[in-house]
Amino acid sequence: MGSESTLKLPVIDFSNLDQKVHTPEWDLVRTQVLEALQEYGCFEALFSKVPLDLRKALLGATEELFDLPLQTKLRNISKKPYHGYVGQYPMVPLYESMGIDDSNISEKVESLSNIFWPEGNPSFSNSIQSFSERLSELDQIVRRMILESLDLEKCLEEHVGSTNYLLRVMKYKGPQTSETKLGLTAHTDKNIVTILYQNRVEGLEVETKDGEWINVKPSPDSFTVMIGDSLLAWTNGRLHSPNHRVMMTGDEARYSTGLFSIPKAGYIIEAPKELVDEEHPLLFKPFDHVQFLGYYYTEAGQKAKSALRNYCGI
Ligand SMILES: O=C(O)CCC(=O)C(=O)O
Ligand SMILES: [Fe+2]
Repeated sequence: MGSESTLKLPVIDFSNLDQKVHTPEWDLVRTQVLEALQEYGCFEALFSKVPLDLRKALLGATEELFDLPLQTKLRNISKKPYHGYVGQYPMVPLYESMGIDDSNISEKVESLSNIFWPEGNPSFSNSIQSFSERLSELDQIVRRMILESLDLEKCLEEHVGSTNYLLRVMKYKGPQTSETKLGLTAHTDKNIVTILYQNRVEGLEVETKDGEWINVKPSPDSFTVMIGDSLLAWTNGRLHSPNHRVMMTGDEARYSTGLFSIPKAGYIIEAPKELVDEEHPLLFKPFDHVQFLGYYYTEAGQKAKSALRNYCGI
């Protein structure tokens, strides 16, 4: 299953940054972010604005959710793939996930939580909402840095306004063997930016441009930031969106969460004209993310080496 790699993702420290104050430190971190995203499409982020007790509460809420009876979990039905409850898939029997749309908005989280706990579960809702809201700041810092680096600061408001947040919480059962088993099939994310957090059970692997798999070993304080295909397309290929998968071994369950910034339905993703010239011809036709997802989940989309290129590559 690919060669053992000693490569490591770059680690970038966001702890002392403030979006409102432009400092030399900001510029330094911005350079690190751009380099990491061009080369790996991914990095490990230290971000102190999500305190340890909140991270613990989030993992606790995740466990509590997956401990519910299957019939209860199945109540979260969504028209969009991977936004509702997913489990019992023969291809990935260890994997289970629950999507929480608009997880940074209290009323939305409460109404979903009421489906599972009709008597209410404020500690669950608060942990999910508060974690998402605080972590969304990291999503916005990263996007600001990308746009600044491309001299496209003027697009920032529209860029951030064109997306919603989905928090997906995930559980991977331990396969109860020392053999390595597939937890989640290799894929690229289809959204804008993904920020992952996990318990101490490792398993995430990210592929480099040369085809080596990096075992991601985040410290308990860090998040993994990753670029999705929609941002790759918007930047006209300036950033990389990495292939990644989850491989599991041993007895312990892995709990992870992903905060996904996702383009709103109807918003057309199109590289700004400033990023298109003779040296950088337009790579992708303008597209709607929801329609692209529709293609991705067809048989052809699932078989494609790059669903994005097949769908709208020029
Ligand atoms: O569980 C993880 O760390 C990765 C999950 C993932 O890649 C995804 O949900 O797209
Ligand atoms: Fe992913």
